[in-house]
Amino acid sequence: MHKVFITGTDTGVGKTFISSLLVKKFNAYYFKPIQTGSREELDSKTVQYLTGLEDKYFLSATYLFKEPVSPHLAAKIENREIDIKDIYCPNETPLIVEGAGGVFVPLNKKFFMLDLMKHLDLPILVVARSTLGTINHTLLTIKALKRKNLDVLGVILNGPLNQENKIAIEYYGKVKVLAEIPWLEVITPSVLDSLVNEIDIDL
Ligand SMILES: Nc1ncnc2c1ncn2[C@@H]1O[C@H](COP(=O)(O)OP(=O)(O)OP(=O)(O)O)[C@@H](O)[C@H]1O
Ligand SMILES: C[C@H](N)[C@H](N)CCCCCC(=O)O
Ligand SMILES: [Mg+2]
Repeated sequence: MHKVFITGTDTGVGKTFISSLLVKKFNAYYFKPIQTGSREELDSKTVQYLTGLEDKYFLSATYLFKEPVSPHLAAKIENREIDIKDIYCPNETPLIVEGAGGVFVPLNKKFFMLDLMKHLDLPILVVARSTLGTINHTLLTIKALKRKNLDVLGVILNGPLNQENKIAIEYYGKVKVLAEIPWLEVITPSVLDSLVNEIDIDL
């Protein structure tokens, strides 16, 4: 695993949690280029808490906005504008880059998260819910990524195991489900540690 961009089918699907798992497993650097909602906990802080890695593994966000809303709006509220060209892919490896929300989250009047992915041109991992509704969301996401000629490494299903959803996503999406992460009662550094040892994923 060298560098991977983690996107999701929605906000709150588990991108930060799965990023933590991968950062810990591969001893990787973590970069969230656009962070909204910085009054709340930053995703990088969550990853650092869960992995226990030192500060140097957590690269600073290019854009940080206070309001926990879509980046295009969070920027507008602060009279700022996101320029994709300002976002550089860090040289550090292995590297996990986390997006904000899903592929069609707007960044400004013209561009979407998908355009940032194309700009960085990293292989993509899609985090999706395992539960009802995920087939549609995941296939739409995969279709958008493939139309941009992005390299889709696969999907990680997060939540209660659902074999039929896994089968459908692999068949209709022509994509591999690389891992299925169960729903956990609590998420702590030690729970993450035990999951890291259980999960067999090679990127
Ligand atoms: N497998 C799981 N078991 C239990 N809780 C989970 C699991 N996956 C994610 N969560 C919880 O769900 C919430 C949302 O997850 P997370 O923050 O990783 O989403 P996200 O996709 O990164 O959202 P954002 O778009 O805001 O970055 C968090 O509170 C997280 O701890
Ligand atoms: C604030 C939140 N936690 C995310 N970082 C941003 C999610 C933007 C979603 C926009 C949308 O799809 O409606
Ligand atoms: Mg997140």
